This record gives sequence, structure tokens and C-alpha cells, in this order.
Amino acid sequence: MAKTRVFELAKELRVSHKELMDTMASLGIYTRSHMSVLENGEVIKIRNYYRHLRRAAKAAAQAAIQSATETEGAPGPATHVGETNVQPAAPQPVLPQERPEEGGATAELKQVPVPEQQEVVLREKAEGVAKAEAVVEEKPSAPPERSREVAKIAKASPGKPEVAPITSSRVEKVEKIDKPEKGEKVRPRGRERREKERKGKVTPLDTARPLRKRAESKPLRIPKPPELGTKETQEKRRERPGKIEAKARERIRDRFLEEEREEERLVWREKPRPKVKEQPEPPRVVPHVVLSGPLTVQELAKKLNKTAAEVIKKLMSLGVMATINQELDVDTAAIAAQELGAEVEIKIERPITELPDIPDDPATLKPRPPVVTVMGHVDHGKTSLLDAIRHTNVTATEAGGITQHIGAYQVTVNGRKITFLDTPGHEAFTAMRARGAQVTDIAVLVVAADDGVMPQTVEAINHAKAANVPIIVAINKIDKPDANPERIKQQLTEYELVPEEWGGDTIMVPVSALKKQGLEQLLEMILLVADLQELKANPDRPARGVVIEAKLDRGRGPVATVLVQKGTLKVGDTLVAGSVYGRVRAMLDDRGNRVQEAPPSTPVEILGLNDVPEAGDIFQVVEDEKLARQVAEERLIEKRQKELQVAAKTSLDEIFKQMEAGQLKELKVILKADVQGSVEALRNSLERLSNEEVKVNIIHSGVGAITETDVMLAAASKAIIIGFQVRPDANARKAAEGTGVEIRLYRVIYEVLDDIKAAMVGLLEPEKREVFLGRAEVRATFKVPKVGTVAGCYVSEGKIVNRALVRLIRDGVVIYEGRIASLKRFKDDVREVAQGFECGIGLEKFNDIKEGDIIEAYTIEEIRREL
Ligand SMILES: Nc1nc2c(ncn2[C@@H]2O[C@H](COP(=O)(O)OP(=O)(O)OP(=O)(O)O)[C@@H](O)[C@H]2O)c(=O)[nH]1
Repeated sequence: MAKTRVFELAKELRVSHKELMDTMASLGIYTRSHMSVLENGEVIKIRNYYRHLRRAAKAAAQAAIQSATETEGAPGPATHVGETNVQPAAPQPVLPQERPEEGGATAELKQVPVPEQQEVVLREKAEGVAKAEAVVEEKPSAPPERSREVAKIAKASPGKPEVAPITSSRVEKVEKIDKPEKGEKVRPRGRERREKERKGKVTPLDTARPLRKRAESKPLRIPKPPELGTKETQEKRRERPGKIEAKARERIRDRFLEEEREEERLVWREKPRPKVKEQPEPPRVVPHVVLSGPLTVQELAKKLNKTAAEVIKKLMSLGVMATINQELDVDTAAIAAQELGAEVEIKIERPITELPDIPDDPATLKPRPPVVTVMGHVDHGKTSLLDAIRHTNVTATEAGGITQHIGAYQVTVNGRKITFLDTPGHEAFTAMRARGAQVTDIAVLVVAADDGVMPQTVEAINHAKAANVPIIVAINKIDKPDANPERIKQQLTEYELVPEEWGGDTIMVPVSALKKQGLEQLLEMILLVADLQELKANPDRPARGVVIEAKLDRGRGPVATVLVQKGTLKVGDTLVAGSVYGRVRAMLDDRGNRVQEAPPSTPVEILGLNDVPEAGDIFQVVEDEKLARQVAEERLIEKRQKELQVAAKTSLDEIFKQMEAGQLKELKVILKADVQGSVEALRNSLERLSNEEVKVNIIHSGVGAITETDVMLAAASKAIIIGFQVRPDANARKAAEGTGVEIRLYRVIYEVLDDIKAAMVGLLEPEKREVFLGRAEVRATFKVPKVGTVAGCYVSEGKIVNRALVRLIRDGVVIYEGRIASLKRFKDDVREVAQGFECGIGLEKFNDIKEGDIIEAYTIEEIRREL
């Protein structure tokens, strides 16, 4: 924007720069010289002021003319008054023209010629108007009534000038009004005047208001109208914005400045605030927090972009007392973060603990040897049979390896192999199954021919059936004179094992483990069943199988017997077995021979694992050793967490609950006391509390405070801690809170003993005893719809109690055992009926009551046992 200098603005406003500078000073704008550059705001302010000034002058002039017209009175011919002509055709002064380039900033006031005499009056009038306008901008111009009046006159006298010429009498009159002489009646004002006007006592005087003394004393000088046609004068006039008396000017300026200030105030009030309001509220930045696992308070604070103190404070409000380095679990951290206004995303990356099995293309499958488990009742000859088979099928050259017991072995029959699992019994079989290892293809059920089907035989049958494993029955000990295989077959039919010769599909082979009879036939039958099953596996893939047995060998380190189920295990393979991993350093077969490869269904002992795996663990060969380690480590963490979870339940209450549930019959105690004497005394006293059912096992005892190590031992062993005259240290207390181990503190020995005794008593199975209540004879029976049969009875002995346990005896035989469903006397339900009274008895879920039956009521009392 172009700069405006003082003299330029003076030129524009048609005032001298000196005058402009004076004006500027009065407006609070100070400049050094007429060459000074003005600010835009200053220029606008000055222009506004001049515009204001001119408007006031114009209004004053206009009002003066109108007032003069009115003063003249009735319309008359438009004649010359005095020296000057009033232009009838243009009674209004020519309005100042706004210069378009100034945007109306300045206006030119063109004065209408006014007769000399009129000037005084006009001046007075105009002064009043100008003053009125300058002070309060209520009536910017002549009152409308006056305009209307003038218009009416003009209408009534067409062709006549609208403004009546001002006569001398009129001037006098006006002067009289303005300056009342002594004794003259002063024209009423205000309310009084309005009242009188209404009553018609005075003539309405619209423009009378300016005739106040104050206004009179400060007359506003109206610029003298220039003589028409005098160009020089006109030019001269044009140069000045309007000649106004200094004081009036001051008032105008003050008003202008006041307006300016008001405007500024408004602008200030409106502008800055809307700026804040108008601006769209910045979107609330909600921190997005991704939680991938437990983290410390400090780490959480960092994620939230907050101070640790803020996080700790929030945690405190949530009831969690945490220090800056304390680890928070994901849930706690998530709640705290949400409370602190964050958007929480829990993204726990599940570690790889599962290695998916590779599905095999059926075309790659090749027959594999069957895996056999031997089951049966105790002493029916399982071990003998396994040994007999092994010995029978071991050639002389392999004799050296016979002593190798690795948990499984293979025998060769007619050039085909059969794998036997060396751990007989269905318990081991089911334990494997429970761990997800379905190892067995065929179950050989050993039943001693001289003994018959026994409870564990039945269990074995059920377990094999549940596993959908075909059963081959080996009827053992046929060498015994009292052996009766046919009886065995007969008994087995009850369990849906029907021999083939009887039309069934169960192969039954009579054998003698002792005499090694029937073994070959048994093995052939195993192969036959295997063929029927079409046991196949893909040998050309990374091996996968099950750990059968594992141990830590002093010389060789961790040793595991694994059964390869799929693929071929090779020396040098990297594998993961449960939570252990390693590279197969060496492989030995069931005879102790080193082998390089182990195809499907082959049991081998492997060396090279980092730790001892558990029986039942699935092993899998992986190409990447790093992956193997990672998976194993993750599984180990998982396992430890599970153990910890179990340990977390090691509170005394939990131990007692487990004991009550029969899961635990041993109370493990860690005993800490102040002196050795107390330790010994307590140890002896506590151990003496042991009985056949519940044993107090003090796994650790010592002198001194309860330490964190004590708590960890208790957590791992599911033990409780008894502190006598000692207290846990801070770490122990924290550890106990974390693991859930309960610490019991005592000061008196007998309190310890009483507590433990009471707890153990609770663990003892209470003795149950039947208590006879009464007997009733059934004398009649009634069939009641929706209820069933009700017996009309007579209580012959004791009492019959509602809901009591009863047995129904008919001819000395117990027909029913259950409860009384309803007991009534006449139509009312009663709680009990005493001897000698009649009653109605309904039995729970039993309607076959007959006349002459005896109903015996009894109750079971539990007698708490004492130690
Ligand atoms: N006469 C005779 N005795 C046998 C035969 N088989 C096993 N026995 C005997 O039966 C007894 C039990 O044999 P085990 O092989 O130990 O029986 P088990 O089923 O393995 O027994 P647990 O391991 O206790 O379940 C032993 O004394 C054997 O000598 C047999 O075929 N004939």
C-alpha cells in the first residue's frame, strides 16, 4: 500500500497541512513535519474525522435552512428577502458530494445563499441542531413533522416555493422566543409544554429545543453562504471543509473520538474472540498406545507422553500402588492408559509355540510297522510277555543289545517289524493320550487264563476302546493246569470282545509267556491287524514323533527315547521336543547300536538335546536351529507361567481346599522361628500331628526372618509358611503377594498347633453313620393325580420326618431307597409325624407302594474325626 504523507492528506482533504497537523494532534496523532508518513490506520482515522466534521456542518446548515423556512410562517410568494435570493426551486442546500475515489471519505459542502439578516437566526437554529446532533445523534435533521408541514404547504400552493421567505416580523418573533424579555411569558418546556400543546394552548414548536441557553452561549458559526456566481468565492469555500466554531469543533472531535473508541472497543471485543472461536478447535490429540505386554510405569508414562508421577497418581486413584520401575500387567496398564485419555490397543504377539504338522500327500505314504502296547490286569504277565517276545526275536548276534531298555523295542517277524512300547499298562497309555500323543496302533490285552477278567482288564478294554485302538487278546499262562481259555473268552464276550471262532472279530491267541508258547502266532496276528489298518507314513520328510522316555545320563547328558511317527529322523537334525531343543548328535536303537537314520515307527535314543524332555512331548524336526530355540524357549516360558499360576494358589486356604477335595493329603510346611529351640519344638509337635491320612511334611525349617527364598520354595512346593516370633522381610512379603503364598505368623506355640490341627481335622474324611428315625407301616395306598401313589401309614416306631432318607421294605427286602417327597397329616403338610399317628407319605420318584410295606426313615450323621 502506498504511503501517505501529511501534506498529501492535507491536499486531499483540502486543508492546510498546518491545520491538518493541528487536527491530527487533537486526535492524538503526532507527526514531526508535513513530510511525515502516516500509518494507514491514522489516515483512515483522519479521513473519518473530517467526514464526520463535514457531515455535522452540512446537517447544521440544512437544519438552519429548514428552521428559517419554518420561521417565515405561512406560505407566501417566493420573493427576494433582503439582498439575497432564496432559490425557490432549490430550497435544500446542495448536499456535499462524496468523492468516489475517497470512498466517501471527504465531502464537499455546497452552501446555499442565505440572506444576510437570516444568517443570525439560521446560525442560532443551526447551532442548536448541530449541537443536538453533535451531542446525541437522535435527530439528525429537522423533525419529520416540520418536513411534512412544509410539504403540505407546498402541496396547498402549487407553484409556490416550499420554503417561505423569512420576514422581519418572523425574525423578531423568533428572537423573542429565544430571548424572552422581562415580564414576558416564558414558553413552557418539556412535559408542561407537551401538555399544553395537547390542549392547544401553545403552538407546537418542533425546533424549539435547540433554543437552550447553553446552545445560545456557544453559537455555531455557519459558514456564510457564498454569493452565487462568484467563482472565486466558491473556490475558496470548496477549499475548506466547513467553518465551524472552535468549541463546537472540539465537541464534534470529542464525539468522534468517543465513537472511535467505542468502535475500537467493539472491534476489540468482537475481533480477537471470534478469532479464537472461529478457528476450528484443534482435534484433541488422543495418544494411541499399543500394549504388547507387561511394562513398567516409566515405560507406560513415556508411551502416554506423560510424567511417571501422573501415571503413578492415576494408578493410585485406581487402587494400584506402583513405583516408577514397577511392572504393570497389560490389563492394569490398559485401564490406566484409558483413564489418562489414551486410546489403547492391546496387541500381544503370541509367541510361536506351536509347530504345525505338515500334511502328507497320500502318494508319499508308505507302509510302516505297527506300534503295540501291552495292557492287562496286575500279574497277568504283561512284562513277561514283552520280555518273551523280545528274547524270542533277538538273534544271537544281537544278544549284546538285549539289556538295553529304552522304553520301546522292535522285533522282526517274517521280515516285518513290530514296535512294542516297553511301558505296559493302560495308565501309561492313557497318560500319553492325555498329552496328545496317540502312539499305539494295536493294544495287546493280556488276560491270565487261570484268573480271568479282572477290574483292570475291564479298564484296559475301555481305555483301548476309547482310543479306538484294535484289541488283540493274549490269553496268557495257558501252561498252567488250571488255565481255562474258554472261560476267558466267555467272560470277554460281556465286554463286546467276541472271538472269531464264535463269529466275532476279536483275535484271541492263547500264549504262555513263561513257556514262550503261541508267541509267533500272536506276532503274526499283530501284523494281520496292522495290514487291516493300513498303517502308513511318509518317510521322506522331516521327522515328527513322540518322546517315550527321557533321562539325564551322567556321561551323555540328556537322553530321550523317541518314537518316530512320520518322516525319518537323521543324525544332525535339529529338533524341538516340548520345551527342549537340540541337534541330534547321536542315535542309538533299542539294542544300543548307533544308527544314522530312524524311519517311521522306529524307537531311537537320541543325544544332543539341551535338556531332558518329558515323556509324551511331541518332537518335530525344524530346519532352523534359531527357530527351534525360540519355540522351545517360548514353550518353557509358557510352562513356567502355568507353574506359577499353580503356585499362585498356594495359600493356606487353597491348600486346605485341595486337601478337602482329596487332591492333597500332605501338608507341606516351611517353618521359621526366632531360635533353634523353638524350631525343634515346633517341628516335633507338628510332625506328631501327622496321621495315616494327612501327613505334616516340614520341607524346610530355620532360624531367622522369612525370606524371599522361603516364599519361592513354598510357591514351588505348594507349602505354607509358619513364622514363629519372626516376620517376613519386605521382599518376602512382596514375593508372597505375587505368588499367593500365605504366611502365618504366631507368637504362641499352642496357637500354631491348634490352627494346624483344626485345619487337618477338616481334612479328615468325616465318619458317616446312619441314625434310625422311625418306622411306618403302609395301611392303604391312594393314587393322587399329578402326584402319584401316596401311602396311608401308621407310625409304629420313632418318628417320620419330611424329606428324610427312607427305604421301603417289602417282605424283608429293600425295594426302594430314596427320600420322602411329601408328608401330610390329613391335608396339611407337616414337618414330622410322631409314633402312634397316621400320616400320608409320598416317596420321591417311586409309586410302587403296596399295603403292608414298611417305610423306614433314617438320617446320615457325619462324625468329625479327631486327630
Ligand atoms: N505259569 C506262568 N506264569 C507266568 C506266565 N507269564 C507270567 N507269569 C508269571 O506271572 C507273574 C507276573 O508276571 P508279570 O509279567 O510280572 O506280570 P505283569 O502283568 O507284568 O505284572 P505287573 O507288572 O505287576 O502289572 C510272574 O511271576 C510271572 O512269572 C505264564 O505264561 N505262565
